Amino acid sequence: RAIAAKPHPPQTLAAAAAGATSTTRKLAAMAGNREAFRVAVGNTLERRLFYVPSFKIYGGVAGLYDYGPPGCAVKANVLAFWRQHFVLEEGMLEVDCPCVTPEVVLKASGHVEKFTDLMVKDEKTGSCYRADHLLKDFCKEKLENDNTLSPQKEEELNHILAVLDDLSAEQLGAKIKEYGIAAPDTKNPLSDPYPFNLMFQTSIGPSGLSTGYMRPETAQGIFVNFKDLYYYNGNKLPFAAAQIGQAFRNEISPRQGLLRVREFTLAEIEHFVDPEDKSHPKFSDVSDLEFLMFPREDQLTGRSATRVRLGEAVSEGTVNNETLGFFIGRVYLFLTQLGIDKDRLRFRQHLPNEMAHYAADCWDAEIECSYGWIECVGIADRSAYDLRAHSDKSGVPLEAHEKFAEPREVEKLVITPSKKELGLAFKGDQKMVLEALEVSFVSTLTCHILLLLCWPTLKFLR
Ligand SMILES: Nc1ncnc2c1ncn2[C@@H]1O[C@H](COP(=O)(O)OP(=O)(O)OP(=O)(O)O)[C@@H](O)[C@H]1O
Repeated sequence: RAIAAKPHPPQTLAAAAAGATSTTRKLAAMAGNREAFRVAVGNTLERRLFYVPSFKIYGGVAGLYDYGPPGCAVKANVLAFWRQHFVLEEGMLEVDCPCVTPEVVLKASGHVEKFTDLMVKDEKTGSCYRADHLLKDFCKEKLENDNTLSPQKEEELNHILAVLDDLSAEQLGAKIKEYGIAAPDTKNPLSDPYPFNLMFQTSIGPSGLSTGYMRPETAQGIFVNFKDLYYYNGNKLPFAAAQIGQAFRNEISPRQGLLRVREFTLAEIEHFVDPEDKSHPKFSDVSDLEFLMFPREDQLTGRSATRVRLGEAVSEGTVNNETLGFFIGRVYLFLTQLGIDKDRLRFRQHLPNEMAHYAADCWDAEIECSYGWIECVGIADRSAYDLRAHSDKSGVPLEAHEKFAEPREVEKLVITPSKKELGLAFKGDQKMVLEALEVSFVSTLTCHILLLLCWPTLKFLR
């Protein structure tokens, strides 16, 4: 199903921009001072009703915003272009699933257990902060304003910034202690970092017995529909499904205006491909594109991003496979056609710990704005993790089958565990050993590429 969305008439935007000349002049005069410039742009956008804090007459709620008429027009235009560029041009299957999601789905996907950020608390007031953000702010502030830093210290702080997403709770806690970082508002001491689940919990139905969550991403709606979508596609791989919709994340301390909010619009694509053949028939369309890439080796050794031809990045193995490369190229085209400056756009590879354990490779499109380099698209080869998890939990096989041209006779070694022997050898651990044996023999032919786009992030870019 393809929706041909009509772009919003540009008059609304023109009306909003009319009379902005004096503001534009004032803003231009501030361009040298990033902070002042950002505040002025933010104020102007609010005054002109691009967006305003939600529930403002009651004091507002951090991380929740309303779009006014010009904001709605921009959003509608961007979404229409996204649908045109990805869904229609690539013949993807679009779906539209509910935001309220039963617990079982998000337990299977791992979100109930693992969708967390590391939080620290002001030990006296109980105010909460994201541990990695405090460490990042500390390092940046020192590097920018402390002239007494030795070259070794500078190197150390730069290294922390490069590997920040890779740090464990213990490592973050140790650095926060070592640098004496205190609560920003009160200067009180901070607790050790601990995980906080970002999902909003609710209950479905009046009994209160059925737990649900507001979805933190739209992708799960696609995975649980895999069987029907595969059938709709004539039982053939590869195919892609897409969804645009609201996502909800109870962010610990949302700052940075529209860049980190508690409810936002996500546009996601899941591309399902044979794991033994990740070539892409249209890769040559994008292989000559050349742009800033920031592989993990360069990040870990303190080098900067360099301009690389996409075809080379794939053939040299920097990017894991053609399908992943194809989507990196398509995202580059999408963002630059939207008007993002190509010199302020880079593709950064995830560091080993940053990447989910099931991912084969992962790249973020980052845009440099007044807050620094900000992730605005995630592109990941997540193997068959989600399909396998939902198959196991639901008992419905989410698999694809390859039909051979000729029938083949295959001899296969099959392990049939002897429960009695296992019981004698492993006693209480028998169940675990049995499960491990089963898992290692399950195979599935699908994997997917996850592509996430977040619209509100595009608003503040300059
Ligand atoms: N709270 C938020 N507000 C606005 N956009 C968001 C928020 N969280 C994530 N995004 C955007 O959604 C995209 C996909 O989310 P993803 O799950 O990859 O984010 P993430 O890696 O968990 O983000 P982070 O580590 O910065 O919290 C990101 O590329 C980002 O642009």
